[in-house]
Amino acid sequence: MRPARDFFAPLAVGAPPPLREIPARPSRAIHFFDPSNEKMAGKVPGMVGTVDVLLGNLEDAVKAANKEAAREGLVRIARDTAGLGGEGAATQLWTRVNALDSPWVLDDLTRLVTAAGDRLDVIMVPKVQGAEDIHYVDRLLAQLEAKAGLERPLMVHAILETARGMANVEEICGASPRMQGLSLGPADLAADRRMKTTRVGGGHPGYLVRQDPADGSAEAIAAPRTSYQQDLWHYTIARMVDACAMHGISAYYGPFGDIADTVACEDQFRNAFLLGCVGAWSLHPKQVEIAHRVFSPSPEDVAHARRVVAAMGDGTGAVMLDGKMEDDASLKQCLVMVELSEQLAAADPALAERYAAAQAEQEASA
Ligand SMILES: CC(=O)SCCNC(=O)CCNC(=O)[C@H](O)C(C)(C)COP(=O)(O)OP(=O)(O)OC[C@H]1O[C@@H](n2cnc3c(N)ncnc32)[C@H](O)[C@@H]1OP(=O)(O)O
Ligand SMILES: O=CC(=O)O
Ligand SMILES: [Mg+2]
Repeated sequence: MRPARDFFAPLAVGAPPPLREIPARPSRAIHFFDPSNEKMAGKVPGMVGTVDVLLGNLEDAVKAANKEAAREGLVRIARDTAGLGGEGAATQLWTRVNALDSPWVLDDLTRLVTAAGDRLDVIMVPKVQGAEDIHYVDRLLAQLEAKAGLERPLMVHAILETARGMANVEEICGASPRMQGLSLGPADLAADRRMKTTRVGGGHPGYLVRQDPADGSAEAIAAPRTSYQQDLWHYTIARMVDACAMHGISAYYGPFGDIADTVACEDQFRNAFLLGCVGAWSLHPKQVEIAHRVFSPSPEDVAHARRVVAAMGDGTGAVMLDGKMEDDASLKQCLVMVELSEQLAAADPALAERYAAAQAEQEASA
């Protein structure tokens, strides 16, 4: 066990000191691209400034024969793309490296950190099983950062996509000061849990509750009854959010594989947003706008939250607004909305304008 006083000590001589706080930068959409796919990679420069995070994916969805081309393609993109990655960049640059038991991951980490570590913000590690996986990456990154002479530590993001990872979720979140966040990986998690689904995220029409029959007769049982599809991922997302919130890091919904179904994608993203996630993955350019919109608090909600903050004065006691009781606890929820809106508005001028317009409208109607 690492004693508390050593938690923030660098893990290699010459490595930058670990971060005391994870910077809060917008990451509503983590947009995946395959750096070995020339068409996709060619779109990357044009996406800088239009998406919060671009992620060069080296793991699943990249053919085994293309693993090295993807790694080298990402190094080139990181070096040559203005405004992408590093402190103050318009768009963050993340990567998803191959799994820790794969033949590629050691070269992924070594090459990326030494050749482009100053442009990378976050390293996403798939199939994390427990704190031991983060400890391995933590030490290796410190050694590589020292070798590369980096001044800023890289952050680590774990994908929650195995039953063991789920069982160890709290210790994964707290395993290193590098931990930036967790994403739900519903596709691998479903397989690992032996769920009987064949999809990449989203719901399932068979997972439902049905209204009771009017009585016990065969006719009533056979009669049409209202049924509602339930959210397969509710428990998992809520558990992930609690673990992340406890450790002060961010939670994300992962992939939604039905690219054509933009409506259900939006629903899945919104459920995650309401439960406490700050973003989701985008697999196709059309999912970027959905994620940016859904993971930005609405201008109306922000204007309302500001009204509650103003009405609560010193933040104690209870007041009535529009027939509803507001007190310290609802104030705290409103402060979460206001703080997030300010953070996003600082990086998104169009959103800032929409917030200002809603605020002006509310003040005019008061
Ligand atoms: C379970 C998991 O691990 S999920 C994470 C791993 N999976 C991924 O990263 C998948 C990433 N996305 C993709 O591979 C692709 O979007 C696919 C396979 C889903 C669909 O690809 P296509 O059939 O080419 O989609 P489509 O024809 O609609 O593409 C339209 C354009 O957008 C481009 N495009 C598609 N996806 C992306 C992307 N993620 N980033 C940038 N450009 C893209 C295409 O190259 C195409 O360009 P063009 O108009 O110049 O021809
Ligand atoms: O990697 C993501 C997943 O859903 O699996
Ligand atoms: Mg996966």
